[in-house]
Amino acid sequence: MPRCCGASLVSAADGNGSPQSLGLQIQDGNPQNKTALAPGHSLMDWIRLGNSGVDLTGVGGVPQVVTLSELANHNKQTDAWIAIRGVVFNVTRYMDFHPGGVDELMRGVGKDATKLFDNVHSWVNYQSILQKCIVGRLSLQKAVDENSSNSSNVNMDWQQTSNSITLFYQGVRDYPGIYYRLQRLSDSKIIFRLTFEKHIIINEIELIADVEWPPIYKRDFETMQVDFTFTKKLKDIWKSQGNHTLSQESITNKRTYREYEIVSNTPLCNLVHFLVLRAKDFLEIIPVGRHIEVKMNIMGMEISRSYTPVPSCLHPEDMAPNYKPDCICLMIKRYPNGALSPSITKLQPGQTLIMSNGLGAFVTESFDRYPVIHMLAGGTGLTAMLGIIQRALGRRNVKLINLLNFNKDEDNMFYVSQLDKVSSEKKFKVTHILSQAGDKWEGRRGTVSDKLLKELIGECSPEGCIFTCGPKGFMLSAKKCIQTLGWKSHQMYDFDD
Ligand code: HEM
Repeated sequence: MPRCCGASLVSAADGNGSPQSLGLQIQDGNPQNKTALAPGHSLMDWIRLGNSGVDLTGVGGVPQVVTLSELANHNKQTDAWIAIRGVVFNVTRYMDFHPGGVDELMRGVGKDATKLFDNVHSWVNYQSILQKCIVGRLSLQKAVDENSSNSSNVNMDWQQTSNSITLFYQGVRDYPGIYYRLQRLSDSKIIFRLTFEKHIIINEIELIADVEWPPIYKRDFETMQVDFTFTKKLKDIWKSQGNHTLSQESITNKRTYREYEIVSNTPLCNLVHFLVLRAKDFLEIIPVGRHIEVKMNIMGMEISRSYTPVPSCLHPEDMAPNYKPDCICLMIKRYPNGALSPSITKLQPGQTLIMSNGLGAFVTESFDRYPVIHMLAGGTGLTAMLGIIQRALGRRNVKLINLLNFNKDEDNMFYVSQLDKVSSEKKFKVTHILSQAGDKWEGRRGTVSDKLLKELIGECSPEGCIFTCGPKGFMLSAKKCIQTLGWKSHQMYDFDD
């Protein structure tokens, strides 16, 4: 339960480093029975130290990616790092300012102390108090490539009914950004490839009897577990799931390409098409926010472009035509003079194109601590937001998803009714904004500006993060306005359009 004393959570922040901007109420002294702090170590003194220009990060303020073993090395009172919700803080200088005392704080140093911290005082606004102490991000690969003898801490488990068998991996919660790829070798043989930050676990499974392809998969956006359910060809209860072998390989930057067949191609508006594609005997779940590269041979020339895969729907009533779990969906805008888009948007079911594996390094889970998600989408920048919206809708701790959907005019808008339908759900809000709307447009008009963003996303709040995607000019203006409103770089992520 939050208590009103040394530090309390409020959302207003003016970003100038004052106690109020840190969301703190100041009380010098020791009103409760907490450890008596030495003179000169009140919260006010701590804020003054933070504003003095001293480097409290100990790493010159250059964000690092910190592995668990590296974190463990900083476990001394004179060199103390602590990780909370994926962010590593240097708390060496905070030691003598900690109202719970040095010994208590020392219980959490050198490790991921999220649980301990939450058990003691989940209401403490540590992000504000330690905002000048950020060392960087906790590496996601955990101990796997640090201890190496074992393939992973991730174990495959299974459940069955007489109709189906469900396979899933336990322990995936600790590996944000995990990427699943399944390849069917025969009716009973499947290879699972789980890609982590720096390595791939390959699990070759020989089931004891035949199953249908593709499996249905269910994603839990809280635990990150994915269940793959295969229908058994013959109804039966199996004594075991069969044999499986595990191996591991390092990630190379090599792109892999595969042929995809067009399953359906549906115009969403004059210019934007929704494509459903499938590769033979292959299923992949590309992490949210990653992109793929599409290649086509056009008049003897190989042309390629990047696109972000989109969910098959945001609302069950809008499911893409002919979609099956092994399909990938793309939204593609036709630029009449474009090199590739006129050809892709003309493709008919049965025709093929070449597509790469998922690319990029965005890890959506690193923003999971923010209960409020703002999104600024310019034109087709919306496509990068849809996967984030789908995931956020499935997460309990997200209080608000606030999408600002910028377009030039009515002809360039797409996916509007689908977004509006989802916005009838309480926590999703969409505002369509047109810069050159016709006379009949009754919605918002304008472009990205300080005034508009101040009204629609507000000034910096520690609860929120902001994703931006759109054309270059849009991104530049958006970034400037967001910064003017006091938002910090660690709360923002820009996708390249
Ligand atoms: C993870 C290891 C930590 C432990 C075991 C711990 C323990 C404690 C304890 C026992 C108290 C006294 C609670 C009371 O008033 O009865 C306290 C207070 C406090 N701690 Fe921590 N702490 C930890 C980390 C941190 C960190 C990283 C921060 C950074 C901001 C922090 C900020 C505070 C504040 C502001 C209070 C006063 C809370 C209040 O008055 O409600 N603590 N801590």
